[in-house]
Amino acid sequence: MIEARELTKRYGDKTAVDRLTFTVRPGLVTGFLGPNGAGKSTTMRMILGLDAPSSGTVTVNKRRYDRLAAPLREVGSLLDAKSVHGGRSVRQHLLGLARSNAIPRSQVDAVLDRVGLSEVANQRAKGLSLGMGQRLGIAAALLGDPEVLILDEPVNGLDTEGIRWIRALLKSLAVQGRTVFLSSHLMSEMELTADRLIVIGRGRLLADTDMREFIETHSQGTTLVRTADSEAERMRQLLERAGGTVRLDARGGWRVAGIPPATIGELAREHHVAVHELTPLFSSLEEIYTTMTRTSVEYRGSTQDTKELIP
Ligand SMILES: Nc1ncnc2c1ncn2[C@@H]1O[C@H](COP(=O)(O)OP(=O)(O)OP(=O)(O)O)[C@@H](O)[C@H]1O
Repeated sequence: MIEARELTKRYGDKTAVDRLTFTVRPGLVTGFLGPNGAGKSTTMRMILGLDAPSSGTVTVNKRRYDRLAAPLREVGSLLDAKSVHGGRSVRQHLLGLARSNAIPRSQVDAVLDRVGLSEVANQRAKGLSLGMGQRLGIAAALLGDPEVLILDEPVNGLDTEGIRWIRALLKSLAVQGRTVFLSSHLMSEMELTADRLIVIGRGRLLADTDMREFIETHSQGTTLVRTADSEAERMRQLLERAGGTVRLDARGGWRVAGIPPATIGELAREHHVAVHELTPLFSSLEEIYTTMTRTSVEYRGSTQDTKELIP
């Protein structure tokens, strides 16, 4: 479990993290979202004792990171996969970490196997592809068999198969009862992987919620209605007369806004139209997130393709 209370980080007069309070619970994958510069990395660095809070607290399993007796055995992290010493072999890198954290050597081969790097164990870390480097970073995070995992952009550089692999891995770690906290800019991936969401903007908490609930609450509330082709036009007229906004869906059928699905069903029954499909449609996480963070995006490319500060 990770608990942040009024966590704040200031760099000079810049407040990177602003009174953040949240709890990341065990047994779930929690996604950490926010636009560039929102304060995600700074928050993760404070959880891991790499940055000191200006005020507030953050604990892992009720203790500050620097008070943990064997940190790597309690918290595994992946912050920057490139921070590996390039001259060492993959196995040597992990053996060094194991030695300095009193982790049995046998764990090294176990994690190499788990992340699919056994065959390149004797290769120099420097020669690894971006995706393999990312797997090595994940191996290091798993080395101490920790209860808590903190991963900053873990799917960076991974191909489709790698992304699917990490999705399954993170879910299985959560099912084992571990706390899994990850950031990613890939919304579709986050939607598939995370059970809960913490969204920040300009260092402040925007949402701390269950993923499904977040999507259902913030969706636009449209319904896909399909009938036989011969009835489609009549159905459209009925829906519009009842106050709905009706658009043709790309895959056929009508996309209806402004009338709840139950009312659409009753309307069809009343007018003896056989409905072939009646599906409530949810917005994607990306659509909702983009709307929510639009006002809290710190930097955006201007028309001259330079970066400008949004006041
Ligand atoms: N060492 C530092 N000194 C000064 N400012 C910093 C420092 N580290 C981060 N910041 C500032 O704090 C803010 C939050 O940065 P942070 O890297 O935590 O954001 P982020 O959400 O991780 O962004 P990204 O998605 O781009 O990685 C930014 O405005 C950044 O410029």
